[in-house]
Amino acid sequence: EDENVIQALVTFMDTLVPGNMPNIPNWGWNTSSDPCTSKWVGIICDKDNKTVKNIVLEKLNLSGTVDFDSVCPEITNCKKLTHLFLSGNRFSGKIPDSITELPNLKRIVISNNKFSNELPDFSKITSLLTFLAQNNQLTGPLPRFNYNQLQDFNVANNNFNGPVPDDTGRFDANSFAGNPQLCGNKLSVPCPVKKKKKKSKFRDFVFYGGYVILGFIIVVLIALLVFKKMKTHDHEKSDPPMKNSPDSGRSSGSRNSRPRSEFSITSVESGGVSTSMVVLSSPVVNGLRFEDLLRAPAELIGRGKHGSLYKVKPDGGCPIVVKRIKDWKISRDEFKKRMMKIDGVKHPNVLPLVAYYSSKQEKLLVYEYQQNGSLFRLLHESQNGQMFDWGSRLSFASSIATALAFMHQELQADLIPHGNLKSSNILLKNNMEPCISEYGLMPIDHPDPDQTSDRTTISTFKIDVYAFGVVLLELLTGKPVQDNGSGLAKWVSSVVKEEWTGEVFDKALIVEGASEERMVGLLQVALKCVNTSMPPSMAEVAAMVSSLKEEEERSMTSSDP
Ligand SMILES: Nc1ncnc2c1ncn2[C@@H]1O[C@H](COP(=O)(O)OP(=O)(O)OP(=O)(O)O)[C@@H](O)[C@H]1O
Repeated sequence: EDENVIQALVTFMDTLVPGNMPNIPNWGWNTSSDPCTSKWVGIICDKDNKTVKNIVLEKLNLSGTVDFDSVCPEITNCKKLTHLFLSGNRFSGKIPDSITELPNLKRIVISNNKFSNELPDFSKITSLLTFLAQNNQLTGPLPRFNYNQLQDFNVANNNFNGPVPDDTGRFDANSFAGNPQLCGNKLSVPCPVKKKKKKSKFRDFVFYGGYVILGFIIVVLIALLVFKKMKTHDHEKSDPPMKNSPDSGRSSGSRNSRPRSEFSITSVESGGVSTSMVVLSSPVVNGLRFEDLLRAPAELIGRGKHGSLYKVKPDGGCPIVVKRIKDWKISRDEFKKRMMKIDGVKHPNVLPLVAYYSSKQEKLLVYEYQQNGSLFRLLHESQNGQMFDWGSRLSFASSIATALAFMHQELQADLIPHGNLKSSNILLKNNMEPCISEYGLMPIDHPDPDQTSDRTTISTFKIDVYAFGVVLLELLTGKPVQDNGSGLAKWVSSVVKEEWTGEVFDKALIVEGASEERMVGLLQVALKCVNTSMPPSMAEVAAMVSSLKEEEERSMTSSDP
């Protein structure tokens, strides 16, 4: 890093903890070392280890005011900052306006502190995905946010006042609760009606003029309708009687009377609604009908490249999620065949399908809701500071690899890979074991489906091997993945080539004292997976990861007193 930035960071920390350094090993934060290469606690740098990207100072019992103007004497110094995690300390004072000058900020987590005063206008940070500020003492009206884009948002338990805007999309009352002076539809607290202002004569003119024009249009429409009716009446009189189409009346009638939920299905064909919904055996949704799905309250919890995800709570049932895939060019029969094939293969670490629905325009898949979140959240958004230690990471990797290898083996003849494996599709079950969700929902182009050769099989399933390699890299580096992970893969490969392998590992793993030998072992497996020219099969990968896990377990028992 540039000397100015180092000095600025040290000054920043001095204002937070004047005089006394926290008693944390390898703390750093001094002018004689580099925040990136010397790995200061709480600092995460870019892949070239040159620029500070993330500041993560969570649950360190730090107090004081956060002075961005000192970290960024020139705001350009901080332009690259993407993550600011300061939760669980005792920080106080105002969140400075200068924060909105950081155009690349994606995640701001300042929850559980003592921040006060009004928040700046966050709609200026166009890249923002996370804003968590619950449990502070923030005041004033809610600032503007690009709610449509935000993935996580919470301002509960503060002192905000005024209306909650209506465009806050999928964030429900929980994200705003505990602010006694907030009002709005979301919170079921009506906002006081504003006093009418005296209108100007011009506005009166426009206002009443509008009514006159509207009245005129209505009169013309009625006249047209009457005219048309008279004409058809004439026709009926003169033409011989015609058979009514049996569908026309029914379909429009049923469309009008059908109750709608947020994901109301606009494309259901007349009649046959329930027949398109296939409910597989599952204790959670005994007797679930398509109509129940439509009627239940639905909350949008994700909008990915391939479709949207809704959390639905049917009357009296457990919460489920409904994945809605649009524009999947697959015939109804083929889709049904595929879903039945996937349902026929069960593994404890693969989330089973509960039901599916198919119409021409869209496909719906129903799964059980998993309340413990995903591997993505565990790695990158962990709120309560729980440790995701090396042993657990290795065991996660092994369970996922084994499950994936099993699915590949069982679905080998049908050539159905997962197709979209990533840490947000690896969920945590109630017992905190990982399970892979959304298996087989991706349209895959097969090179030659009629002539299944070994090469076809390898090339079909290698998409998952690559994706699993990226998940391993995420587990090892603790870094989030963008797009398909090729950036992370390239970075790791280049660091390893320069023989700085140690640099890639998540600091938390180093601090924990995880076995470097096995971390390097797992890294080698990851690099084999992302090697696109000669990838191993999932079965080979699972064998390599399990043997590392066994080695780890052996070392734990032998080092026990
Ligand atoms: N069954 C489930 N229970 C609980 N949370 C889930 C479930 N399935 C997915 N999620 C979570 O909901 C969020 C949105 O999921 P979604 O699948 O729409 O997004 P994505 O994985 O980022 O995108 P996509 O799969 O379309 O590429 C993710 O955080 C995911 O972890």
